[in-house]
Amino acid sequence: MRAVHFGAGNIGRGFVGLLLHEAGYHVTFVDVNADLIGMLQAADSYAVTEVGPDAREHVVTGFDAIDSRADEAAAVAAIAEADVVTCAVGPTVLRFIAPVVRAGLAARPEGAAPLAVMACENAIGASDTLAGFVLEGVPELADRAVFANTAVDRIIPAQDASGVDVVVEDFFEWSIDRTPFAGAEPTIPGAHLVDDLTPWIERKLFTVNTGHATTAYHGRLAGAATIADALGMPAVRAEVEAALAETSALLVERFGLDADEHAAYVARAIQRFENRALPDTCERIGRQPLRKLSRDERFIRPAAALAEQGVEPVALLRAVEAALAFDPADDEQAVELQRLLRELDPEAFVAEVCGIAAGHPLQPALVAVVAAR
Ligand SMILES: NC(=O)c1ccc[n+]([C@@H]2O[C@H](COP(=O)([O-])OP(=O)(O)OC[C@H]3O[C@@H](n4cnc5c(N)ncnc54)[C@H](O)[C@@H]3O)[C@@H](O)[C@H]2O)c1
Ligand SMILES: O=P(O)(O)OC[C@@H](O)[C@@H](O)[C@H](O)[C@H](O)CO
Repeated sequence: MRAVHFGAGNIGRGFVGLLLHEAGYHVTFVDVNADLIGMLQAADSYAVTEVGPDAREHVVTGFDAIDSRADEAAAVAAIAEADVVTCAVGPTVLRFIAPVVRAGLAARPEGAAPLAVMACENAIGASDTLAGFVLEGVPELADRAVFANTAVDRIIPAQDASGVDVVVEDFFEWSIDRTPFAGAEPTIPGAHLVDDLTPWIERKLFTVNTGHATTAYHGRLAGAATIADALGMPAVRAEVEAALAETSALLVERFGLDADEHAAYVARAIQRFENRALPDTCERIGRQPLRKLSRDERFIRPAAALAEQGVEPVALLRAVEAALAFDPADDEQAVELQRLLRELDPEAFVAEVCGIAAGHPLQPALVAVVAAR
């Protein structure tokens, strides 16, 4: 069985590549980072070291690696022969890998089984988004692939860039929507197939990622460099708990979750953030703030849903306010965020960045947050 995985970064090597390897796939990593690909090409194996109470050590073997900038034809040929394509490149990069996937689909032999394509990104409907880019102008390729949405959860901080080994938390969860496969889903024992992905992705994004980002933005403002240090500040922790109380109310009601079980899930997420054996920074967790402030992301989507129910999402709005201060000079989206804040009036900012137009019940409070900074 052959898998092609785009993005040989943290999640690529430390999660998706590992689980595909353990499922018996030969994994071809495709990336545009020539140094990283060179190191993978020179290695026969790499280690995935878990930290945490249930930690295990894994060794990944049986992979190869392609620099798709230097040798796109090799990536296309690998897709033409693959059973599975996955990616973990970041939601904003899906459009750039799409032409390679499209060419790979076009190169598949007549009669080949449909390729299973699963985007493993922190975004709702990422595989659907990728499908839109891949099939643009070539709808006739649609029956050559099955695009299935997934939700991925494993905290993997920035790694030592001088090697390919990865240190990860012991927790992981990979949920895959089984419905598009109509019974012909790939066998990946580490993943679990679900009939409705919505509760899984929303529970994950609006707990783990809302809580994480709230910690990062408030923590950075309070002077913390790491997520664990930020959570050690009582005022930051109170903000995280308050934001997650708001998303919890929404998730429990919307998906009929058991309130105690969900409270345990929230507590576990906060404990995972605090793992000092796996130091993570406010800058990594806050990265790409324009993406994080967009309509279907970790703050605005739950805040909008609460506002539509007549509830004011006060802690989520305070987290948005903290996010507006995010300004690392080496984060392109942070630089762009600061420019937009200087140049747009608050109504225009809220419409353009957050996708909330006049007339939406969240709009007045959100405009007030932007205007107040
Ligand atoms: N790190 C985590 O804790 C974590 C957990 C769950 C989900 N995610 C999600 O996984 C995705 C990847 O995150 P990450 O932390 O692994 O990032 P990362 O930066 O470590 O890895 C991304 C990789 O994609 C590569 N890439 C960029 N453009 C490419 C292209 N055109 N073709 C091929 N490769 C390309 C980069 O060179 C990099 O190696 C994101 O959507 C993220 O939200 C991350
Ligand atoms: O990857 P992002 O930028 O969407 O979010 C940053 C972190 O919150 C994220 O990478 C988490 O570590 C991960 O989602 C945990 O599963």
